[in-house]
Amino acid sequence: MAFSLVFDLPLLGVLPVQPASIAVLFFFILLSTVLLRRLSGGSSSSSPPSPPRIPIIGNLHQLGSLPHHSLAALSREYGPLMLLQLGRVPTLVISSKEMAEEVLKAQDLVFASRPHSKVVAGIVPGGRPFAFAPYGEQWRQTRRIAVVHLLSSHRVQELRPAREAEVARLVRNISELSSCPGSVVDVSRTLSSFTCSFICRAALGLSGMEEGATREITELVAQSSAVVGGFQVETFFPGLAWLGKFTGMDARLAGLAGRWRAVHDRVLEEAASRRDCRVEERGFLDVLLALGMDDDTAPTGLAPNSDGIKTIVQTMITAGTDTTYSTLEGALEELVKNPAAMNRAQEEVRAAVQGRPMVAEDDVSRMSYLKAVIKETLRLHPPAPLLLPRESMKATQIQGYEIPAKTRVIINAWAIARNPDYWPSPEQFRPERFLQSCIDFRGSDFQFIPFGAGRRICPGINLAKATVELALANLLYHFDWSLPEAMSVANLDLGEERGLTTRKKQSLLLVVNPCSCQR
Ligand code: HEM
Repeated sequence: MAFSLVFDLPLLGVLPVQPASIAVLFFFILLSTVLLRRLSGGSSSSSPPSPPRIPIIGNLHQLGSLPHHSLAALSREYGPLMLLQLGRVPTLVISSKEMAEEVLKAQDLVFASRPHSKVVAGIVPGGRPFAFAPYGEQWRQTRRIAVVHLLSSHRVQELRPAREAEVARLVRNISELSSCPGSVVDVSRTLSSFTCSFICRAALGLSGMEEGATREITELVAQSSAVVGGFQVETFFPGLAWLGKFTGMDARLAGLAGRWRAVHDRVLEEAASRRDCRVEERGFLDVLLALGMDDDTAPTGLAPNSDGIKTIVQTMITAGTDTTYSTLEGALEELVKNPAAMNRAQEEVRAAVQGRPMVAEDDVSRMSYLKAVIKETLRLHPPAPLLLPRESMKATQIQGYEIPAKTRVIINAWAIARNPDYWPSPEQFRPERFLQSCIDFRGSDFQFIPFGAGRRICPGINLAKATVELALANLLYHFDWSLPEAMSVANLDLGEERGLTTRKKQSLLLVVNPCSCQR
């Protein structure tokens, strides 16, 4: 509409030149100036700065193939609080620690909701999402169950035997794959299958999950993440959701939902047959089933076989797998590229363990450099670079700018963690920067928020931390890692896929040798 008015302006040339027509001309010039400003700047003076927009699609073309990169570049021009029009969806983009603190702390409640996602609702049982749920009673109850009963420090400790067993299996697998000197190992594939096995074990409590089941779930997680993180027309044009019938998207979602249903049916049946398993063998599913039986907690919608239970389990598996895997892969990639950091980390681990067969969790508390390596990896490569989208629940103001209700909010954690104002030499991998610093990723240092912050902060931090620390310490303890002969640090570029979580385009292939200290 606005577009056609602007292009109709030349018709004014045929008006007779009279005072009335001068007034009309003046009115049209004024109108066209406003319209042109809307087209090129797009917003009123009380809206945050915006890049120029194209009719219909707005700023959609500026998202690029890797939105965290493109948005970082745009924010350098338009500032840390920027309003984009992505199709039909007004979207606020946050790119500084000050603005992140405003949204995630000062106005946390206003921004504690998430936009509806047809894709997520299509995959989760009963269309009841958890990680993508709107703020409300259902989300609050689910979150409380997750935080108190599944992911508390106490539960993470109870999962220790499962974690140690899966890490031991990972070490055995890599030892087999590297049995010939100089063997090249597909590190990405090995780590991905380790994380999926462990998270499935934590979620489903299957002490010896058969290989076939893990493979099916690994595939399902990858396909679900690809579809949720992919470009969906209805995300930006909600009125076009019906197109899914014709593009094949609806059928794809129904297919994924059906495969998840089959997994749920199978694991629920198995869980029912092992009601009295030992505490350390219990997964989230066993805990949830027990809560559903309990008179005090049953009203929370956790009846056995309910969609509530299945959704929590499915969310834990999908939210925990790719994120944990990509942190481990990123750490190894950076260490191989930075031999001095690799040597220092290995020396620390090997000195602490002193020839014992495996690194134990108690050893890790003495490994400050290893922890700094993990923080530096999460700084440079946050697995969810734009966190998960938020949505304003009511109209509000930030720095005097008007933010209407139902504005989508994207927080560019990746850009914030590479901002030279907060991080000297931000592009360099320097774990040392964390040794003398108390900056942590628990949501109170807004220059470093790989797990988000506020009410919707990741509830899996403790589990992720324990898993990554133990696995990485053992990988550094048991093996020496280097690049294959044909590759050099300069040409090691695995590329990035577009998605909610960063997946590399290519696998990390490394030469693995058993550590000389083990021989
Ligand atoms: C290195 C590993 C991980 C990273 C970097 C990570 C990161 C994130 C981020 C950025 C969010 C969104 C936070 C926000 O909106 O402020 C999130 C949410 C979430 N994460 Fe994680 N995560 C990791 C591991 C895990 C694990 C292991 C689990 C559970 C098994 C988990 C479960 C969840 C859930 C359930 C949510 C949704 C919370 C809500 O909306 O209330 N995450 N995570």
